[in-house]
Amino acid sequence: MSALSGKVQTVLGLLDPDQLGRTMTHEHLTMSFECCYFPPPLGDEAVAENPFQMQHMHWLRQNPYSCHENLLLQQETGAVRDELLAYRKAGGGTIVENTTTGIDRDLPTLRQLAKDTGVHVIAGAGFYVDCTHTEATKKMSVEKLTDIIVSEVLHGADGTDIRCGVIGEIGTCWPITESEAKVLRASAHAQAQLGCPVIIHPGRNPAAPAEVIRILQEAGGDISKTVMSHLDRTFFDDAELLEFAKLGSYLEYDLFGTEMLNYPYNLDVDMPSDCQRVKALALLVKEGYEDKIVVAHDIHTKNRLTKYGGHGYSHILKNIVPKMLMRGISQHQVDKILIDNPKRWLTFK
Ligand SMILES: CCC(=O)NCCS(=O)(=O)O
Repeated sequence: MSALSGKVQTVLGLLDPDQLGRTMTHEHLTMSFECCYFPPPLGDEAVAENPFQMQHMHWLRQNPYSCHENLLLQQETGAVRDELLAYRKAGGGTIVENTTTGIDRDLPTLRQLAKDTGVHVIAGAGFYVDCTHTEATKKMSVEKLTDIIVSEVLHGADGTDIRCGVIGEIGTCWPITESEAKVLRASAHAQAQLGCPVIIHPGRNPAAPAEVIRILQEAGGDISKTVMSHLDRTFFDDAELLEFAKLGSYLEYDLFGTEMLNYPYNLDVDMPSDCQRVKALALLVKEGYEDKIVVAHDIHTKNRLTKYGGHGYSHILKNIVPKMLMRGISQHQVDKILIDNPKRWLTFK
């Protein structure tokens, strides 16, 4: 039994889980997504250089990864602070900020945002996808990677004393690379030592989530304390989704607010609308998974902030919850999705 047992770890210290309130389990408050820049469609090169003005916002919504400036969320701390105050006003309590090594995690800024706004912020330990791993990281043994992750939770990360309260988002591609597989095994070993929550960014293929679970399980990970993110852009077949749900992880729909015609990282993917996301949640509830669902917006580009006409961090609380109720998900089940499930996941064993 460790000092963390029965507690949640925020950037301001340990917290009684009952204090979390409504929780978005997958957000970013400060990060860079430059690693995933995608060239603009042919002929749109000049549009991609446009200043951030109203008439440009629809293009950005359709092509968020093709404008360098849009990928620098870390330049918007003031706007994010305002958004967090609005999030509290809308009834939000906690945000899991799962920016990991490779996409410019900034723990002092997270701590300051938590102090300024009263929103509980939980930071992420570990590493993002392979293309962000340094040569040194790629050469590390699973043991060394485990030591780093454990230390980020127990002592603090990036040379600070600010401690992470969750492992992840741990980045994986499809197929999973050798370096990513090592990080997954290290995450499982660290989780076995610490009894902490883990969150995974799977590759963009329906086979990816189950393969991650297999690797974690073989390395001693606790799948019942693991969130599988981004199911919205990963499963497009109900039977496949329900087959995956049987494996026992938390099931996260975390791209609420994202609507785009062409998903550049995999053109085979038809990005769902928010209505289709709610439909998927209703299906999971009907099939008995109400204790396993968690939700978020995964804001990682500037255009999604309300400052730029985006939906912001309060969209789920303001717009999606009423839609969930309208589509047969009860208030009790909504509370499980927003409060009870995140609380159970985030509490150290
Ligand atoms: C760092 C943010 C992130 O990984 N978001 C997921 C984007 S996507 O894979 O769903 O396109």
